[in-house]
Amino acid sequence: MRIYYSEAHRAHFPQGELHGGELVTPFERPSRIEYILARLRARGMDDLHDPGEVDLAPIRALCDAGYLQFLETAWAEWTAEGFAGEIIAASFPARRMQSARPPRNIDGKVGYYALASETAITAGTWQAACASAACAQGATAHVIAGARCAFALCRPPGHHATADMYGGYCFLNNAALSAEAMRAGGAARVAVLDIDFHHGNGTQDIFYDREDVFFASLHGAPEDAFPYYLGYADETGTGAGVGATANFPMPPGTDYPEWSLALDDALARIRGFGADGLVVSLGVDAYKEDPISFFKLDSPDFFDAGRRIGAFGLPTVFCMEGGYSIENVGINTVNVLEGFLAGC
Ligand SMILES: NCCCCCC(=O)NO
Ligand SMILES: [Zn+2]
Repeated sequence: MRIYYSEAHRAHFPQGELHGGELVTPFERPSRIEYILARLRARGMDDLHDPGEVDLAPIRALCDAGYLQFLETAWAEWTAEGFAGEIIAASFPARRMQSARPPRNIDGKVGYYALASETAITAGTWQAACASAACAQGATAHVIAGARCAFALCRPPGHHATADMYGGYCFLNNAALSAEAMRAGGAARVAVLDIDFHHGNGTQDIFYDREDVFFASLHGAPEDAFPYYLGYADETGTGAGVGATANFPMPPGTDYPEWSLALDDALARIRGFGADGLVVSLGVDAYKEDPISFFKLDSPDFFDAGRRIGAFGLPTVFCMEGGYSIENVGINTVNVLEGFLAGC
């Protein structure tokens, strides 16, 4: 399996994440990637490729222009304002406020484009987000060219990012870029299967009115888990997209036997949709020891999940999302990939 990876992810490592009222060392940190790379090498999966420069054209087609300009210039504006710390959203367009007008003030703009406050923006965030998107672009191009599969070792992750909002450690939606590229590359219908513990609100939002891209997500119930405000089972799409979104929210303590029933249901829905390309938002924070999640999957379960996805039989691009049990993120991620190859 070819792996697309960029060292440029290191440019994004905020000093703090807002967690429990404190600024803690971010859970989404560069060492996650070190553990994944080490495990890949240990398992002989060393077909690594640097994707090179990002192609901004598909990103401009996917995202709001004001949002992209914000991501690119926020740090300069923030520091020009005289702020000493990293960029953290503090005020939001809350209910019944003007949510369609981005303020001129940088502090206001930050909250306008943020969906959550835990994620800080720093001087290198834009560079890292672009490199992460480039990994997704490279992996997708490889599959479009005929490969059965490829792994975009994306960091920062992307599935919470919408066309005009960042948060949940995400800035550019790598999986959505991959799905759009698959469509542009000839796939008539594409499915995104999100197995990260958290609902892929960004991916859902981007494709919610689309009939050509199916979104399925297994995740912690929004009543209990971030991002909280999307991911209910009754969210099934809108307009032409009705029926092309399938959410499988699950309660705290969900184990693999229950989780795998949702996986099989999601795959059945994707089969019924008639996808001819698959993007997997590969988060492994459903792991039993993940510090910020509450499912109970164990490492071998990720192999079995990968096997089921491999047996499904579609050309598949994996985009790395979450997973914060640092010592286990490599094992669990590579287990999915090895299971996939075993299932092919
Ligand atoms: N309290 C913020 C939690 C962010 C979760 C990010 C993630 O793993 N998403 O998949
Ligand atoms: Zn997650």
